[in-house]
Amino acid sequence: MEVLKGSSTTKSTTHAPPLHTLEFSRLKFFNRVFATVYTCAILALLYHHALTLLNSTTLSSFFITLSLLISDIVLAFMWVATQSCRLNPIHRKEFPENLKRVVKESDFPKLDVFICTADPYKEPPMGVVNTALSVLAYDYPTEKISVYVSDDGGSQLTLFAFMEAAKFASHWLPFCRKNNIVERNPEAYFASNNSWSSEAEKIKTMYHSMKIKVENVVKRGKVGDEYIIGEEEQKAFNKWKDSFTRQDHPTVIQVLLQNSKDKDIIGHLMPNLIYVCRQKSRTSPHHFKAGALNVLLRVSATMTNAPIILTLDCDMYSNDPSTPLRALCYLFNPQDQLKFGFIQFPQIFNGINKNDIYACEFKRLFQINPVGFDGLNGGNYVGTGCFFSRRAFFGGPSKLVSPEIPELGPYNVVDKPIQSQPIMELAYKVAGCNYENQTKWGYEMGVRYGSLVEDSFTSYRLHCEGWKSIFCNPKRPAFLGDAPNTLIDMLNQQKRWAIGLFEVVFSKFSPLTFGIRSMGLPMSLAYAHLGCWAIWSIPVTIYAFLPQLALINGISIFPKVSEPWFLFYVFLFLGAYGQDFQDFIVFGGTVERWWNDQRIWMIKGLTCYLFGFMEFFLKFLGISTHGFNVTSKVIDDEQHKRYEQGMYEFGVPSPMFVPLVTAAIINLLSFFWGLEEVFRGSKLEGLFVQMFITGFVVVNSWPIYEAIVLRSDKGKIPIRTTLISIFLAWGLVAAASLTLRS
Ligand SMILES: O=c1ccn([C@@H]2O[C@H](COP(=O)(O)OP(=O)(O)O[C@H]3O[C@H](CO)[C@@H](O)[C@H](O)[C@H]3O)[C@@H](O)[C@H]2O)c(=O)[nH]1
Ligand SMILES: [Mn+2]
Repeated sequence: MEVLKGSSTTKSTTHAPPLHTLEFSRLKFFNRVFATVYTCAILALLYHHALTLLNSTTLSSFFITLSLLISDIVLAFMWVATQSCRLNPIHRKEFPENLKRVVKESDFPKLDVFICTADPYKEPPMGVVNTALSVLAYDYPTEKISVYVSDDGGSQLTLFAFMEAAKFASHWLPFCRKNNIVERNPEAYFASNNSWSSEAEKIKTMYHSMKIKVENVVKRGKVGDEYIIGEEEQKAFNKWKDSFTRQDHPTVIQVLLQNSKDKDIIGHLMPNLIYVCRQKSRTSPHHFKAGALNVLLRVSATMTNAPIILTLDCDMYSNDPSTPLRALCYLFNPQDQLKFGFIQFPQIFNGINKNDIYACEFKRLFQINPVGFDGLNGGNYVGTGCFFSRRAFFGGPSKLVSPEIPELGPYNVVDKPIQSQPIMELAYKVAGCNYENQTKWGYEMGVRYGSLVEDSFTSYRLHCEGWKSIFCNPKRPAFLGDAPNTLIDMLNQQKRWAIGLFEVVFSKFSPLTFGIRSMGLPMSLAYAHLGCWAIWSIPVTIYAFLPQLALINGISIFPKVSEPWFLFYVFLFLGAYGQDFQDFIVFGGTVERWWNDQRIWMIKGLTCYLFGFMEFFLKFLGISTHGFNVTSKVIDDEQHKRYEQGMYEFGVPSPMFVPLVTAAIINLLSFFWGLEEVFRGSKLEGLFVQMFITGFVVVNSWPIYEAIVLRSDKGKIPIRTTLISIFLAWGLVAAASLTLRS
């Protein structure tokens, strides 16, 4: 085990206890050997396709081979790119308990926390409030914490919820500290604990009355006069005039708690809590979450300008109050302040059903691959649960990019109270919707514009600028969030990601060109792999239809079982699946969850990746535009019951379901055709691979067949979708028998 630099190298701290260590994965050697062997097999297969292509005698066999060749090139590229994540996986450990022996608490840096919300109906204000409370209650000097809430929904309901939360916080924070509570999200705490003291009982009642009040206000859609006490509150709500709409409204900044004057019930100072609703106008682009975060970067610079920033989505609450100390183990580094740009914690989700039917745990994306990134230039930023050094938003480690006014610079010291007039004036100014015109915000500074996945794009750009980062994965999850819990929500989210990631690949900063020049091959391949998700739709779609349509027509398109090439197919299939399985299990997954994960990969190939691919090119050609469709965090009772039972939720007639259902039908048809031939005694030696693929898809499609015929609940596949798919399947079979046999 190697102790990293920074905690023990310089003389003055030679005997200081380590703050962090790292260990290389034992799989590293195996991964490298396996990658070499597998690469040879891929090359051999591509050679085989090229030979077949050259020797094809008919037009249809030429096109079949060409399709297989293209599919396999895409699969091979994705496989090669993902090897970067297997080159040097590392595991880290932190020792936050040693921190106070190395640095005095009074020397801890200030911490600004950013929480984004965008829609009070898709993201219920009580959820946002719980997230905020969980970080306000961090085990960190209170006067150093400032929580900024960005409300892109521009909703007085959210502001109201936060006014209530500020009052409740003065009870909740001392209660957590006194009783050493680990679960500092009140909703989660009250839901999981049942041994109550009278004090806890009192707090619980208080929490519930706040919740009922907020939920009533949300239901009514308006803050009634009876809820508004005091002039200050009235003044804030007066901003919501009739002309105030979500897309068009002035800035509202409300300081709800101020550490220089607000005290909790036992007389301790409270952290700062600031509500920020940036100005919006239909005529200026707001750049969705990236724009919101840049406003927070500026507003916070004017008020507190902490050197460390934590970004959170409204649904990602803190699950461990010691997390800032853990991040500090890397960020606190007096010898070399600029060592790391950011420290990313994994996104881990609450409320996923037992076998994770929609694979929303994203084990590979959020847990397995970051360990690989971390062994290269560092874990990638995934939008939430990430501690940044503020400096990282202002140019590379050796090239400071200065903002247009010095007050926003990372080293500016704020020396006035946050509610003083000059500070508030400046804060309003920098939150204006035209403020960024003719500045470097979003291009050279702050969170970067140009992709729907601002997180991945910013992460990538920071790495290109030369920042190093850390993937920090403690045993107790540092944050817990909500994952989509219906199929369509998941697919829409994934479509947005696929499009956003593609935007990065096709930008002038593409990992395949700019990336390779800036950070070398392994790291840029790792980003290219992430960026190219949507191209998986090509092989998945081809493998979902072509072998099956050929099978129905008795045409063999793969090697016979007796041919040596057959063994290559077996090895390539088992090798890829086997290694994926191994990773999944090593990272604590179950067999059932892995099975669902691989199924969802195929489903995505036919739905969100396919549609994302097409929508991206429509936009590329200037035909359409796309926006940030916020994922709903609301749970519908009936749907939730079905989700808990592991049933797929179709329900809505989405065009994305059509290729999926069509593929399921065609696979079933061709599988039965194959079975019938077997019973008739035909020799299917040449069709074995096709039978296998078809059978594999049929087994994977079970939830779809069930949702077509066996279910009568609201989550089944709408009749319209089924009819369109049957019609399409029929058309495809007819077209195939006309063309393939020619
Ligand atoms: O115009 C917008 C749209 C969204 N958000 C916020 O962005 C966050 C993420 O939105 P969500 O709908 O939950 O998207 P997810 O797909 O679940 O989020 C993932 O993907 C996003 C990029 O697409 C990243 O920003 C997130 O951090 C990452 O968790 C939420 O807090 C929203 O309130 C805004 O602030 N303004
Ligand atoms: Mn989310």
